[in-house]
Amino acid sequence: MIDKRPRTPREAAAFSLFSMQEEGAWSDGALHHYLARAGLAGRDAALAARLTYGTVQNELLLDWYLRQFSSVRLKKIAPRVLACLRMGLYQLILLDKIPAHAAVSETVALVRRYCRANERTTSFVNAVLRRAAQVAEAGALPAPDCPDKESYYALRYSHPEWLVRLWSAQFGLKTAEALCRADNADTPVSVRVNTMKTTPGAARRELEAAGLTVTPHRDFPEILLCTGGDAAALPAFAEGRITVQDAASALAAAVADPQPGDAVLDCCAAPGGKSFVMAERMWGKGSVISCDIYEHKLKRIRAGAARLGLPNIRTTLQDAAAPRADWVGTADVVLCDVPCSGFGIIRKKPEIRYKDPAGLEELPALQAAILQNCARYVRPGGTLVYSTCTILRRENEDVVRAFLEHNADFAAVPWAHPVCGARKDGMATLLPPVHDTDGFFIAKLRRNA
Ligand SMILES: C[S@@+](CC[C@H](N)C(=O)[O-])C[C@H]1O[C@@H](n2cnc3c(N)ncnc32)[C@H](O)[C@@H]1O
Repeated sequence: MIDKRPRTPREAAAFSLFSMQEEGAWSDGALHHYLARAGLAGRDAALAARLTYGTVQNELLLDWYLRQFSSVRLKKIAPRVLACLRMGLYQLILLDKIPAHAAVSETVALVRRYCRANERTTSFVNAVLRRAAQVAEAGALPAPDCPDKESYYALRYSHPEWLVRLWSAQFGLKTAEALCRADNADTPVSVRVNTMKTTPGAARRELEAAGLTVTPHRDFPEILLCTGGDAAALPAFAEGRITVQDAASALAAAVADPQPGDAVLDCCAAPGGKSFVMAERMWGKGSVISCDIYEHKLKRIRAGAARLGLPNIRTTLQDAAAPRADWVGTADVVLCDVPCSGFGIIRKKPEIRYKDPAGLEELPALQAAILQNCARYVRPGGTLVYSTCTILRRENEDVVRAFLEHNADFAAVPWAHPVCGARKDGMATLLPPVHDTDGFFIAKLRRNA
């Protein structure tokens, strides 16, 4: 992390972008860190967040515009200078409340202070942004000329073209565009109410009294969608009455439907969101074994369970793809919330879209190996749930269908929930613009008794 203390929203946003480039930080983690370092809250924090997320969400489009105004090839521009240029251009052409002179002069000041820039570089940044401001002011911004709709949406919403084409083939062009648009929209923070400690109504009143605007999820009353403040900084969070969790994630655990007294195995559990839902639904009776392959992540599960007051969660370091003879046939419920490409949560972590697709090719094989191995832990008549936070068929339906083909002792179980209606084949793909949730996949299977 950059060691300096930012003083303004623009500095907090710029430091967050630098930290992403230089240290591989996540946008939300970096922003949270620098907002805290700067002591920014309210409108200032909201501006820093908009600048950080907006710049990442629109990176490909901003680069396209920069190429129209820059005499220097983008590859030749120092990374910090490029980050500042993107953020300045974002304010000039995609935000409407920031005066152009402020966007230009503040960007030049950032470059001068934090990019080890000489006079030539600051003059270059000034010239590029002033030119862009003039053209934007005259309503004469150039329009991208793309060969087809997929490539246009890819540029317009800054998504990789291969992903837009895949979504278009899978869901149709209209839904592919809606997915891209939803990924760039302002998303409220979703919190889930811990019904062992409070009720949705009381939690809502508590959050509203703290100044947040709260809307219950239309189909999931324990989920409250919050704007206008940091719910995780409130006593309601510290004292375990709420936790930050999306409706889709809570739904995966609800579909597993553990009962008080059950033995539950959560195979890929960190940071623990679904373990917490299941333990709460069991009212502290029975056991949830929450596993992960990383020891440091188990600590987060334990901290969350302590905060939420869940005594029946035990953590274990375990590779979900490696067999454990002592677990075979022991669990009433097994949840495989497998590692995945994460393309369902781009609206929360915008940089996920820029992942190198080559690194994703191995995922279906790993997901299949985890599902196959952990299925052995389900007792006869027990439940197996497979879930991901991606919406790519190859990591979802394809993995589950192949599993069912090779495991005649398992069958899909129909289920229904107001979020997505009746699922006769046991599977649901949730889409942000359709279900008002993260993009997610849930499949419920049962082992023959
Ligand atoms: C999608 S996240 C799980 C989210 C979690 N279920 C929740 O609701 O908070 C996937 C998790 O699987 C873990 N993981 C990756 N490979 C694994 C493996 N082979 N065995 C067990 N856990 C693994 C990752 O460390 C990560 O924490």
